[in-house]
Amino acid sequence: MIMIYVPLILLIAYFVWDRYFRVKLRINFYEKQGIQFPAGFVPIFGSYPKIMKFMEQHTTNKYPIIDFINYAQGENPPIYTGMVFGKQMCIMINRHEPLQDLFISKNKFFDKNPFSANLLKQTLGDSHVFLKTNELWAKKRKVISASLYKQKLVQMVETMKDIASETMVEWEKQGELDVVTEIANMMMRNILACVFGRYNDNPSVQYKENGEIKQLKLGQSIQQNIGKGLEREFQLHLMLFPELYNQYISKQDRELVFNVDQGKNYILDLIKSKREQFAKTGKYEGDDLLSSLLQDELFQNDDQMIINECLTFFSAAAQTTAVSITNFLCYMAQNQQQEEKLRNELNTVLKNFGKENEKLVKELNMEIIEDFNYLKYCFYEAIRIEPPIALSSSCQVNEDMEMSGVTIKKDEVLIVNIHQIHHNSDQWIEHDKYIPERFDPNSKYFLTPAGTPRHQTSYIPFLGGKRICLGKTFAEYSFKTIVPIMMSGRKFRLTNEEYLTSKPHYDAIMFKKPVIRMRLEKIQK
Ligand code: HEM
Repeated sequence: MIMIYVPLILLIAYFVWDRYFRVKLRINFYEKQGIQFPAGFVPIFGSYPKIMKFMEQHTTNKYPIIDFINYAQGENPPIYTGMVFGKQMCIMINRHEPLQDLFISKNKFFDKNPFSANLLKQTLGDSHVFLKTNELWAKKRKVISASLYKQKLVQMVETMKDIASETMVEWEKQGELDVVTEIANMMMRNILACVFGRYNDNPSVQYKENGEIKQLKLGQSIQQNIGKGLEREFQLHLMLFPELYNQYISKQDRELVFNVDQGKNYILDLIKSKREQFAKTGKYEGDDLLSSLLQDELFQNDDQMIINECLTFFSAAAQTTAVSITNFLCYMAQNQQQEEKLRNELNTVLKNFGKENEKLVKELNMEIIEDFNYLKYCFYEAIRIEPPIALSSSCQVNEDMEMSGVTIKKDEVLIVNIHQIHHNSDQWIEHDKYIPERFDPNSKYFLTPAGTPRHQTSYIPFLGGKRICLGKTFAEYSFKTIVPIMMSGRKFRLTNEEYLTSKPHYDAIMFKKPVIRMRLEKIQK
């Protein structure tokens, strides 16, 4: 009997220590320094009813943690908010002040924490996004950056122009669109072309849901898999036993494994056919990412590594750019004056704006798009007001250090609340309004409400420091190329009158995407 009871009691004692006292000690450490822990996402911390009440009232579709902080701590929450998920404690950074240290003065201690990597292990494997800053990470980042060098970027932008132009012909036939879905599909085609080459335009793969197998576009399937991977954070058994993160036991998890395998198999087949082609011709065709990786020493013999980075690149690029374009179109439809100002700029810079599509597509190149100032401000503002990645992945510092008056322990999970930082009313005049002029140095909106320059870390759509987004230039170029093609000779109008004053929130990490319908109106020449 004793053989059973003693280990059992020890196990229970360990669990109580690990899940309660150890976390409680850490919470006390931060509470003494003034950080509040408004509630945990798990009952043992006594605030379950508060979370449940919040969940019932939660209507905005934003990632629940973002809204929860405002619900619990008001519109201007403190610099840090403590949160607990099961046994995992993390500190949300809600204001720009600590980022001065994290991204600039103490950037060498800034790193990624494995918490997010564990959540998305099945979907993205050992992707470099979540890797600790080490030699392997640096090598991978260098290779992926090389696939975005200027000449390759030019080629990718050329591909995007063609796809955007083809898409407009299809949309005109439809007349009215669900823009969230349609723009996401267009960007998936674009990014898949950049990752795998043009000849593989978003094929279908098998996708299992609620026990049934259907066909889904590859791009959509990859996106859904990321979403399902993130949702695991809220599965109760994983909150209580995060040791099980790598076990895919629930029905939902097993379907996820099946779906991820379909995408991976598809990429494996592509790798095979690219290698066969190389064996025949002695060269890899195209400027796509896969061809670059297949020619690189670090990657060429490791198919799994290639697959992980292709999936990462796709996931990082497709939905983020789609969100920025969709939200921008909605804000333009809401504000005729801004739209008029933009059309005037496009008309001035481009001879063929509103004229023949083919000529416009030819005219748009990397040099001419540098002349779009207002369009650039519109892009910056779209990703300020609704940052496509509203929360960072899990970060940390590699040494105990003081940041904004609080000692942060090394290895503590830190999450940057990008959305909240972009809505800090000390930094942004009328923070809830879409005002592209905020980025125009000649405008009064360029300053804070107090009339001082904004803090350099108050705008961080691409995060910052050594882990800044690799695709930020690519994202800006693609926006400035695709939008003029979309707006040439046509207007996008919201069909739902209510959205004219308040559009539904849309970002790349939310679980349930909104439906936003728009009507295409031809502009008479
Ligand atoms: C408006 C568009 C975009 C936004 C707002 C955006 C934002 C971000 C953010 C916030 C991160 C940090 C994520 C984290 O917390 O770990 C990130 C990382 C990354 N992004 Fe983007 N991104 C955009 C477009 C793109 C595009 C088009 C690409 C590829 C062409 C791309 C490639 C990457 C990669 C590879 C990383 C990982 C960097 C690293 O950790 O070394 N992104 N992006």
